[in-house]
Amino acid sequence: MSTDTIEQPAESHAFQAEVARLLHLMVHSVYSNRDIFLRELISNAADACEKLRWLAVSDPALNADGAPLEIVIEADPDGRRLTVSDNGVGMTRQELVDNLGTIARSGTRAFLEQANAAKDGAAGQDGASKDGGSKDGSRLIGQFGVGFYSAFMVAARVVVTSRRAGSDEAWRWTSDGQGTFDVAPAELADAPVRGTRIVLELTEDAKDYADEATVERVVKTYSAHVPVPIRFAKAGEAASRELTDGSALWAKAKSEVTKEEYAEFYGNVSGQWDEPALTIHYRAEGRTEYSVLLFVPSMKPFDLFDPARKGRVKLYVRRIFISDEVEILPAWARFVRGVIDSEDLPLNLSRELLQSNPLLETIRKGVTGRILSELGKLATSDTEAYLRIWEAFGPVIKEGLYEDPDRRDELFKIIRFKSTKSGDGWRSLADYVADLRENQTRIHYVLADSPERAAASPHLEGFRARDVEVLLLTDPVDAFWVRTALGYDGKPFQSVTQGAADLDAIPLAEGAPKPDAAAAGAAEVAAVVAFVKETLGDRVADVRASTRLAESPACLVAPDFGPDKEFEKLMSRSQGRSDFTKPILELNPQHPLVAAMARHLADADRTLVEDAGFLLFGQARILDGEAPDDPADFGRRLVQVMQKLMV
Ligand SMILES: Nc1ncnc2c1ncn2[C@@H]1O[C@H](COP(=O)(O)OP(=O)(O)OP(=O)(O)O)[C@@H](O)[C@H]1O
Repeated sequence: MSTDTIEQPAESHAFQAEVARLLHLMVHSVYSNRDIFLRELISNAADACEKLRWLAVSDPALNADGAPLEIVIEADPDGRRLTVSDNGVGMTRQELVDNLGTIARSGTRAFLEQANAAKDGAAGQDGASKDGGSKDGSRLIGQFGVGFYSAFMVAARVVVTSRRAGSDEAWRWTSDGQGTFDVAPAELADAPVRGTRIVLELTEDAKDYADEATVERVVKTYSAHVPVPIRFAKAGEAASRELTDGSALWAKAKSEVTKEEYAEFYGNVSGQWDEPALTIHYRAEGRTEYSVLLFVPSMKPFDLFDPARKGRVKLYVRRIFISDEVEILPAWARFVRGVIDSEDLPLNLSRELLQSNPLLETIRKGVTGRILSELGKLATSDTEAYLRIWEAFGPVIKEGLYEDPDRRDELFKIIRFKSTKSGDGWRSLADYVADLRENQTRIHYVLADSPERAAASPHLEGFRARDVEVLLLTDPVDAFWVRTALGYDGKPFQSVTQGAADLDAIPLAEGAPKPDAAAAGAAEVAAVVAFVKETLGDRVADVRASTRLAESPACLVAPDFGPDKEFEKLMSRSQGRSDFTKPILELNPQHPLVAAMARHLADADRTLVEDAGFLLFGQARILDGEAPDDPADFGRRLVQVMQKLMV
């Protein structure tokens, strides 16, 4: 490189606006655990080494020096400096600008959004927005991998010198984290042969991080199992000693790994810092061999409901990191984190070719089956722990019921429900079927947008009177799987708002109100039904007497073979459709109002019965969360009836 270039003045750049906000948040996070900056830098350094290892498979010249890949941490207590170096892939000038001046990662962006939301919330409550934001920000920092910028929690200035593998240029990035950074060429003699060196000029209150004991403690706590060895050196001394050996934790036998080691590895592999709720570690032998170390988080990852529905399991081939973008697990298991290391997959395939490799399909099948069986085991051995997983990921697991029909039966074993009998707990389909009532042949459910609204639905009255359990399905995904699932244990699923309820055959429960002697007789009910049907005309598909109701006079149901009403509503919201199938109005033959209507049918002026028909139709719509189809007409008739009563 010519000296001209070296003397080229440093270029100043402003941080992306979001980075500036993030830096401010970090630096003011006085309550946060500052140790994590080292974990973040080590994690980046390890990624850079793994990237190089992979690139060198197709271009061995990239690490022709043959030096083992490693991370070196050098401490200089007198100069109050800490240096983290790696001989990984390094960065070009453009990469320095792009990667260290921009929020590259969606996780970091999600972190900021949540931190800001927390800050706004705090400001709303007590007006102390800055303080509130800092405290919540610090709590959040513990949950997300926030990356390189965390260096500014401990450093007044950060100098990054990097040389991209295969390049004959080196560049230096410098910033005090106050809104701008400089990038300038660096002398090759003063740069790593390959890779990145990050020098932190520590602030006075962070000077402990230049102590050997502190560095050792932090590395062993947070980074003991990153898959690249970490060495420690004192400033000015050539000798270094090994802090961690970079061996793959997943390749060890289960009996040799402690709970703490699993937790630390989980943090590094997932970028989340909650406790794993379930750890699955095994080695598959036989036709294809692979090691699996997977975790089910205890907290929802930020991107759980991201439309891309991508998983993040890392694929290794013979200890070489290949990608975390290969889809190994089905989308319904996208919350699972960890590593799968194959002995047999070829190393130098593109991601697309890997994706369609039959060996990968075998691995996918094996691992998915294992996840299901481990979840099933946990559900019986430690119900409480399982339910915590269910509460966090249930709606996602249920996506498998319609996307992964081959595994539906296995999934049914681990799915849990709220029902009219669950109280604060959860019910399984096996529980439901074990408690079927005499002559009950179906599994009944109600779709609604909240458990409260589901439980308040008049459609449930007849079921309650017969002590028939009804599943309360309140996740949007429920409306989809329940339409395609054929049934469980030979019992079809049926919505309480759908078709004839078939409740007659099921005896009334003890203590249920007995049929009212004062109720209208069958002929009178038939007359009311016929009159209301004629009155409502084509507003409804039909009017009929119901066994579904106990206390309410009327409700709306869907035709026998039509889609459930809640499902239609969902479709209308998501696709702007309004071509609903017409509902059926069911009247409760036991209700005194129906008997009264029958009496008034004999009147010369039947407007009162007509009004009652329209009002029942309108109020049934209101109970379903809709407006009466003609609100002005509904209001007029209501006033009319009240006037008649009060004069
Ligand atoms: N030591 C390094 N060697 C090579 N590239 C690096 C190094 N450190 C950081 N980078 C680059 O800078 C980018 C931004 O780093 P940063 O730590 O902020 O986010 P991230 O690594 O993408 O996410 P996270 O660290 O939170 O998992 C990285 O994705 C990587 O491309």
